[in-house]
Amino acid sequence: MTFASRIAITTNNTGENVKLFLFYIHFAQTFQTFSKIMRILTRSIKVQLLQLNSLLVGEVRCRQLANLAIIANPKQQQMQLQVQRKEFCHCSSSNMVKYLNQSEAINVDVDLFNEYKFSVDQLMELAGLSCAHAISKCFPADRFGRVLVCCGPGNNGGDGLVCARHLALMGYKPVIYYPKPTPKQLYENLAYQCQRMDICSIAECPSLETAGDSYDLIVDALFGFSFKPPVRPDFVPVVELLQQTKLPIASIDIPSGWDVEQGKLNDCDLEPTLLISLTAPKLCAKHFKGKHHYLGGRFVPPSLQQKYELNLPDYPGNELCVEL
Ligand SMILES: NC(=O)C1=CN([C@@H]2O[C@H](COP(=O)(O)OP(=O)(O)OC[C@H]3O[C@@H](n4cnc5c(N)ncnc54)[C@H](O)[C@@H]3O)[C@@H](O)[C@H]2O)[C@@H](O)CC1
Ligand SMILES: [K+]
Repeated sequence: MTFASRIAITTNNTGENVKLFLFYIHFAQTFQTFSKIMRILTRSIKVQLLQLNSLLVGEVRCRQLANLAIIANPKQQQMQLQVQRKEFCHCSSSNMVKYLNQSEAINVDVDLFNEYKFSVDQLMELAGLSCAHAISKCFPADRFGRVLVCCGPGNNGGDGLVCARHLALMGYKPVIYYPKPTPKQLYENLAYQCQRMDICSIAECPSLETAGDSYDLIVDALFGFSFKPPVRPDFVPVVELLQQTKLPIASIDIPSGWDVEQGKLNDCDLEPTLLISLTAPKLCAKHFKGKHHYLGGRFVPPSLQQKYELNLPDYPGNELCVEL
């Protein structure tokens, strides 16, 4: 099914309202596709579409007013929101991906293991692999080949070890910083597999300067949805590195140090360029301002998706990750 529609979007930037005007957006099938087309059209604008009183409202936050000029039509400044309601009637808010709070994230996790009998290794492999795929889409190996992978003591760190191994197979040169290796078979095996693939690991957290000279990208696999602030002393240097570096950061599941629900706790908290939400995005992802937000971990059984009303987007074809 293809629709032709006309929509005006109200934006708010530097205090002034700008009315944007997009002509005849041709889109197919799903709300996600529509959202994607909007994003392609508006490039640097972050589009969040909401269903409000049966009308589709586009909430647009833009970073650079200059970029808006490409699509803004000044003659249309006074235009009201126009959406042909019938064309959107199938796009109910129930089609929007759910952002999980901390206890929901933990419950989904528990159900996957207890109800559905997945093992940690299985899900971690798929999660880490999907992260490597998302990274390769956003940061090609020919320009971002030197990758520092910072791994924490829990499953988020395990995802990082898996991701490092797959990045190496994709032609990257990952180096692992794993300050508190967890003495459990699963993590020992993952670290050993990296070692057998000649992936180097470093014992000391690099300084800001050394990191800037030695790497093109940092993968943040320190803490995921079980993080409880404040950061313990062992991890303070690496968290500070992530906060201060100018290198792009790809965060796995949660930007480390962020509150799982509230997002940044301090102004200085890290701002990743890429966030890969696993299974389903957590509430903190609503505060993510970076360039790329992907969903990975394509293993959630449909009945579990329904139980938690996750409304996950369709993964394209056989892809392991999907851009949100
Ligand atoms: N379905 C899922 O839910 C899946 C989750 N996975 C990953 O698992 C993660 C959750 O893993 P975990 O529950 O093991 O927990 P995390 O990896 O989020 O972190 C827990 C670890 O960090 C430590 N820690 C917590 N707060 C700290 C602080 N303030 N300072 C220093 N250390 C601290 C804890 O002692 C524990 O060792 C997810 O975010 C995701 O990355 C994937 O591996 C696979 C599938
Ligand atoms: K993380």
